[in-house]
Amino acid sequence: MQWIDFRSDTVTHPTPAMRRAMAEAEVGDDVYGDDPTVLRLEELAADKLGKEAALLVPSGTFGNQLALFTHCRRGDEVIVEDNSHIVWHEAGAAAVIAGAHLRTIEGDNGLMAVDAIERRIRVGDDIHEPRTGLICLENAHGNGRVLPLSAMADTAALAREHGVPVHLDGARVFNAAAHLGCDVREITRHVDSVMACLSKGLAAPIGSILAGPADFIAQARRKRKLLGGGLRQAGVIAAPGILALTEMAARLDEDHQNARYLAEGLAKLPCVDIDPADIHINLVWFRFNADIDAAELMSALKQAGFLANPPHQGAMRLVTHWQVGRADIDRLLDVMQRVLSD
Ligand SMILES: Cc1ncc(COP(=O)(O)O)c(CN[C@H](C(=O)O)[C@H](C)O)c1O
Repeated sequence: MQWIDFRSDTVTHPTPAMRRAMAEAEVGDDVYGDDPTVLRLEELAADKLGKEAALLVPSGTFGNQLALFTHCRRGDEVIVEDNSHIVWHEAGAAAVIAGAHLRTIEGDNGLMAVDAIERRIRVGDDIHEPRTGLICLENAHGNGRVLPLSAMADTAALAREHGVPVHLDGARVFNAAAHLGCDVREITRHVDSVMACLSKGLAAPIGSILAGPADFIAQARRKRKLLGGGLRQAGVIAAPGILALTEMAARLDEDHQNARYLAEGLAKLPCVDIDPADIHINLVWFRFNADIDAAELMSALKQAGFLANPPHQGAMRLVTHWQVGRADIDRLLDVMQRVLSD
């Protein structure tokens, strides 16, 4: 069955050009620093992300947790927004790998108030206190919204004042830049390290990038090896990653326009609450304002050839990407209209 998959942008298949690049990739042993395609990807990614150096890692979670593991000492505290991926979806890795404690702040649509961050920064002169080892931001946020650059600048200034590094979970930082109409470096200039996914809307089959200062990335490379993340002939995954950056980043606006189109259609359906103006990137979150038969809805979608994650606590997410077009969206809306009107 050829599914039309609205579950996430993690489901994207590599493009035909990526598959050709994978087959033709020049390779070497990356642990020895010999894979020319990985080196080319890391150099390109560092430049695109405005950092001195970059490191290819297997996943976004790996990149985030490697950042915590490299920035933090064991027992450090990490200030992070309560609904971030690092808190909800990384299997408690911060405690296991970095040995760090997550100090969460309830954000406003994912945005932590600067004064709330400041109240939680440990100044470190009290024997009872842990050290604040890192502040983490997420932009674009998993709630589908893009944090304003001014808010990132304010957080960066506070962090600098206290000598605390800032890491950006930039799984969708290229989506954020497309929404803001700015170069990615306008976002990443406010943080010390950034993780960016090649494998979501950018459609690479696997891989993320961790970028930052050269000495930080050198330490991270060593810690990646410690975690068993040393790569060998990884040129076969770096080659599609290069196309992700050089070709797919430029088309993300199409996914955002499709997401807005989907949201406008959802807004016309019975018992759906959504404001299309809230749609910043390719993540379309909405709520049901009445009891619906979720099992019937999911079954009807599946029978029509659509994959979607079921509603959770009344909220549901649909995600657009390069393998979802307007005709697919129209058909999905027709199915939802029929089920929700019953
Ligand atoms: C903001 C952010 N940061 C990090 C990650 C982790 O990336 P991977 O470990 O899946 O490559 C994700 C993946 N997000 C996935 C999704 O959205 O379907 C799931 C929830 O893990 C993410 O959304």
